[in-house]
Amino acid sequence: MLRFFNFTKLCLLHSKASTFPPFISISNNIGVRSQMGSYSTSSSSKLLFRQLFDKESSTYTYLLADSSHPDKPALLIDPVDKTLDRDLTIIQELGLKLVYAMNTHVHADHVTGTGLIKSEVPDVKSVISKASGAKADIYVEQGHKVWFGDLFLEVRATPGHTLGCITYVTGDASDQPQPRMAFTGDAVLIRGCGRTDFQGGSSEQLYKSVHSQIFTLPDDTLIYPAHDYKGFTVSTVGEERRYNPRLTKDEETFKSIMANLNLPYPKMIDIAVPANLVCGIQSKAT
Ligand SMILES: N[C@@H](CCC(=O)N[C@@H](CSS)C(=O)NCC(=O)O)C(=O)O
Ligand SMILES: [Fe+2]
Repeated sequence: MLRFFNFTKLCLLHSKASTFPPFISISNNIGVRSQMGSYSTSSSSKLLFRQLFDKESSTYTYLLADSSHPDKPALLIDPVDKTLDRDLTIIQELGLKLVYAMNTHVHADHVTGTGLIKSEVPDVKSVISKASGAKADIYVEQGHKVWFGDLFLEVRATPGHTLGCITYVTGDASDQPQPRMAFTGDAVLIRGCGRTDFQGGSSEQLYKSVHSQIFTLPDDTLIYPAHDYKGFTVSTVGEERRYNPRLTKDEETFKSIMANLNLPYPKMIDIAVPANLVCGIQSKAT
């Protein structure tokens, strides 16, 4: 509890165009994965988790909260402007306190909901990587931890799809091994990966990022991407290390695959990128 409030205070101190320092704490809670899609770290913290989908852009938004903390602090990863009402309604129905609206990167295919969320819930802080070049309240970098109650997301820099892409990996105050979730944005998609042909993308960089920052996580780490176009919802590090048709190849083959994807640009790229560079602030979507 104390840690949460201290962290909020810290973030407020850094709320204007700042980078906050790594924030580390230790406790002895032992994690247990439940049958209900959430995992607990003894009685003192429990991850509430919801995977939400926007059909129009095939985007996943993730809601995470520490449901055992008295305040039920919550965060959203990759919210979409058009699903604002859905997201705020479920947060209200579950009695959560939304603290952070975070992005894995500057999206090219949809407008982030971050700016609208901030206008509806003024205490919410937006979070994005410093390397993204986008406007936000809090800028994160490799190794930073974003705490919500007794739980946190560790930031891993995974550039390549865009220059500022980051992956958020769950953790908690325990020093025991835990089941983990990695929110990979567009770095790793299930049986695929993000394209590398705009926004500072680089197939060489993406290959190195994934192999050094994501495929080094334990095999049972759950992978939750920002998009899916094939009907998948979740994968694991072990699964993608074995079966990803792009990322299992050697680096030269991977670069050749990426150079020959010939994908049309996302329909909304000219609207989405400039809007997302300023936190998606615009009038409420209809
Ligand atoms: N058709 C969609 C855009 C599809 C697309 O380009 N997706 C991106 C992620 S969103 S930046 C991507 O990296 N895809 C990789 C792939 O292999 O499909 C639209 O017009 O919005
Ligand atoms: Fe993207």
